[in-house]
Amino acid sequence: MSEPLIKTQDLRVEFPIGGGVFNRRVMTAVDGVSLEIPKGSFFGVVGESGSGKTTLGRALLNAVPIASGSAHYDDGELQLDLANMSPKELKAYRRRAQLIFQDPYAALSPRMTVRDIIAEPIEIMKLTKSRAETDDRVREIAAKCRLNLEHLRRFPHAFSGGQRQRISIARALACGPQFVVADEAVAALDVSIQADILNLLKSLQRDLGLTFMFISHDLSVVAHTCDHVAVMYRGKIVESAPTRELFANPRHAYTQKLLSAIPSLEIAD
Ligand SMILES: Nc1ncnc2c1ncn2[C@@H]1O[C@H](COP(=O)(O)OP(=O)(O)OP(=O)(O)O)[C@@H](O)[C@H]1O
Repeated sequence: MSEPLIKTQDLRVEFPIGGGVFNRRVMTAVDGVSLEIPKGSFFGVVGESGSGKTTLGRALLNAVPIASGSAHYDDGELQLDLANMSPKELKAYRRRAQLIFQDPYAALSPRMTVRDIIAEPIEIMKLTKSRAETDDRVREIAAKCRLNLEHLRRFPHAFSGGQRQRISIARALACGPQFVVADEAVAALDVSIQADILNLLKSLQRDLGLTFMFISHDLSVVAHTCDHVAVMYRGKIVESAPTRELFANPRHAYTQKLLSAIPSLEIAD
């Protein structure tokens, strides 16, 4: 197994519950998670609704505060303590870690052209020196995401869910990230389109050497796509193993229960 890109130790994320100034009650959404996401892997996180998958992904993207424990990022060039970043480090991490959302209908501004949607993160992060350079970059990433370049002038409402998700993926990859969290990235799509998007993500992972954290409640999608799977249950990772191993020999009762709900599985090589 290659070196970890992300490594957490006893990671905890808490949310306050109830109101009131003196109320200190919290709910622990991520409860002592220790994991290693190998560089270049397609790392699945599976579990029922409310098990903490999204919160774990958001904590690794620095979108929710880490209450305790540690999380480290190391891509060989940049090493970061995700729980303690300076503004400069945070800026560097924003470029390297990106999110692909679940809902391609809600994620894209209806008032921006596809070109502008993909260009926005490049412009915000000042990665290019001219509009022409930005355009070149937009075209390059759009082509990688198998978008028709003629469509860059159009608005997102003109497109189907699958096409919109390609636009979201292109936007997430525009700034050249290393680590991508895909949170239920195909759940909102028709089954016939899901395979297209999964194949696209896999080929982007290989071509660009990306590391994916692929969050899903759908075990068959995870079995088909991921090379490693972590199973979450009530904020904890109850089992984590290479996909084949996990599905051939589920150790935890919860994993066994999840598996028994699916009659037959095709597992990725
Ligand atoms: N901002 C928040 N404030 C308070 N509680 C939250 C917040 N975000 C998540 N939670 C709670 O944390 C727990 C874990 O939620 P999370 O969304 O991470 O789970 P999940 O496994 O991703 O579920 P789903 O598949 O439904 O999104 C849930 O009980 C949820 O209600």
